[in-house]
Amino acid sequence: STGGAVATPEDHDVEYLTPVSIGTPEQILNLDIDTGSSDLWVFSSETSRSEVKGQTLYDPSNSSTAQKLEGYTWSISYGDGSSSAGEVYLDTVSIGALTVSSQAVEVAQKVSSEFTSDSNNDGLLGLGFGSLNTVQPNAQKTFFDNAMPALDSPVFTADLKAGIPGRYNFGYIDPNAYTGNITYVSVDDSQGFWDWTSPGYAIGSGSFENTTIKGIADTGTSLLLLPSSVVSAYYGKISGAKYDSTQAGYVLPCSPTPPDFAFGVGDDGAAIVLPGKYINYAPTGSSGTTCFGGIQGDSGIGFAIFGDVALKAAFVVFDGGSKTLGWASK
Ligand SMILES: O=C(Cc1ccccc1)Nn1cnc2ccccc21
Repeated sequence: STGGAVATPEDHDVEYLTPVSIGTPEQILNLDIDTGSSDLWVFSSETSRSEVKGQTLYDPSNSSTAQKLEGYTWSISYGDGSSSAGEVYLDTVSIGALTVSSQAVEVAQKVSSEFTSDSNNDGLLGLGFGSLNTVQPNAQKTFFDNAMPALDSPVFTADLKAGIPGRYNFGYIDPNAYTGNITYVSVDDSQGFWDWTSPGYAIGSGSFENTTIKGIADTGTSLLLLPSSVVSAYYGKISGAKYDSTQAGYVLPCSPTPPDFAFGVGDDGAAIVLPGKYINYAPTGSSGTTCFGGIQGDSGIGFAIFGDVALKAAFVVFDGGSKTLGWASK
């Protein structure tokens, strides 16, 4: 089997939302597919009303295939401080033509303000490794883990784009979605993430800097978070760029377009190039002269995060069979 669906960017490509069908008859929710976590949770009829602002709610009582997992609960908090918690049902979940008949659907009873104010986001669909799932007393499998045995190939791909819809596909690699070769690198799944090591980077037309950058491929993170040495080298090339403590990050003049940023993949010289305009993440004020940087530091996290700013420059294969990541330009 195979499947897939569109991934539509929200403002500034802060996140990408994908329609997911849940239950019988189907209830379609727009979920943030997140390779940085492993819970599938949704806004629901059980979510406290004061914490709902426009989201579509999954109502298990309207699904003939919903089965409550009595006594099961979940509670998650993300690196950015947001959180949610609730109870658990099993139900039928589909992404395009791909259906998992007994998927753990975690219904939110509480969500933090970041989720309440994100009115188009109806929940998350985690595609990290199973060890990150928060369901108690027994952890539940991700949609990908449940689907994998039936997939033509044990993979899913992320083809996110700047400002326009891209796609997540399951079970196959679309040869028309990328250019050149796919370079595969090993993944360390010991922390539950798609954790890999880049050999270094280049700024603009500059020479390649060989420096090990270990980090995660995380569709649920908006920005590209890198070691401070790399970040200060990049912004050091841009007149007027500075660290702004009120914005809690590097800011830069939106014009002229900043230099491209490339990160290495594998040991054969392959690289993914981020066009400089991707680093103009969003204007910081109404004048539009100063932009918040799409590359920021990873201090305090313990690893780099290749979030949407990086991923949208690539076609990425998440291979659950070999536990490798494939990177290609497009
Ligand atoms: O939380 C983060 C980014 C982050 C910030 C600081 C430290 C570590 C990581 N990403 N993320 C990944 N999946 C998410 C889901 C919701 C919110 C944020 C999410």
